[in-house]
Amino acid sequence: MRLLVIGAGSTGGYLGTRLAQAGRDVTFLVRPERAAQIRESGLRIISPFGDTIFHPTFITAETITKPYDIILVTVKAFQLDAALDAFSPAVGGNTMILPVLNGMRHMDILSERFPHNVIGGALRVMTVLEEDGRIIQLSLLQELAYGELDGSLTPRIQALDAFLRSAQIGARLSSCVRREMWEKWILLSALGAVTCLMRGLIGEVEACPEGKAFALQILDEIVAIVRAVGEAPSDNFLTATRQQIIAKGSSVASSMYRDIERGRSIEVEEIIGDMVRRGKKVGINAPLLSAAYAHLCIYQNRVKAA
Ligand SMILES: NC(=O)C1=CN([C@@H]2O[C@H](COP(=O)(O)OP(=O)(O)OC[C@H]3O[C@@H](n4cnc5c(N)ncnc54)[C@H](OP(=O)(O)O)[C@@H]3O)[C@@H](O)[C@H]2O)C=CC1
Ligand SMILES: CC(C)(CO)C(=O)C(=O)O
Repeated sequence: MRLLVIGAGSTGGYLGTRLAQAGRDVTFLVRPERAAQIRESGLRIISPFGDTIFHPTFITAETITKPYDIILVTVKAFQLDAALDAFSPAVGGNTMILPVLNGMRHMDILSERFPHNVIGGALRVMTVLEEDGRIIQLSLLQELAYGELDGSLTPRIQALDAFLRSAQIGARLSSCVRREMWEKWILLSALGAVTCLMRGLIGEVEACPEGKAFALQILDEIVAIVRAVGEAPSDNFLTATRQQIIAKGSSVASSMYRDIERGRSIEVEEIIGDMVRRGKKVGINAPLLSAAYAHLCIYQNRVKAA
């Protein structure tokens, strides 16, 4: 099977490299600037699982000639529309499109264009792309859950599973991937809202007066929305997430927080705004989450204006 990874940023570069090094047929679709960086220095990964420099096969959009079996979409949400146009010639009738983006909005966009090709995916990893092109993996956390959106065990999902499991990326076939995606969004929007609004790591927020209560209240607001508009999270997930969001001394933050630290554009609309709006539609107000949304919009507007 042939895999095309859309973007060679922190998640795409990491996952694609690990799969290629496990012997899989992997090509990266990149834009000219990243292509030049990779041509010169390769894909450089700094990771607790082992550093590596990998010289991958890569192409740019104009040179796509035929469909791929799997397309792994790893661009930021605000880059999705342009990326879709770029990779659409690589989508054939049997192509599986597996996105790792956070939130749920990308699923609507992808499914509208390619209704029979989209597979559900939820990625848990902590990676960052530095200005010099290096990809840094910040923790041992790595888990990629995927599955048919209706949970069925189709021949194509079994083939995808066999392909992904060959690499050490925590690949795991899920029979309830849709719920896992909502859970991932709960976790991410809570982590994002708490760490970005407070401009601190989870452990730093926990250590402040009212920090714990604040974090738990934001989580409750998000869970109330998801129970109403999405798939109810499992009890195990909720217990673990409540602990994670107030963990003493934790150095966890969201990728959105790391983007703010670097002055980059953030996925505020897809991670926070979309959640607030979905809640409002069914009459649920989420005051703390809305405050985080307004705060992050001010940041994002400044980045756009700069
Ligand atoms: N980082 C993390 O820890 C996690 C991130 N996620 C989610 O994964 C998604 C990707 O995040 P991440 O990998 O960190 O983002 P990055 O910004 O590190 O990588 C995105 C890459 O996509 C490339 N790209 C954008 N548009 C195109 C295009 N049209 N053609 C080819 N390449 C393109 C960008 O390249 P260029 O230089 O050309 O702009 C960039 O290298 C996000 O939705 C994020 O929320 C999920 C789990 C964990
Ligand atoms: C939830 C987390 C931190 C880990 O996967 C993440 O997805 C992100 O920061 O984007």
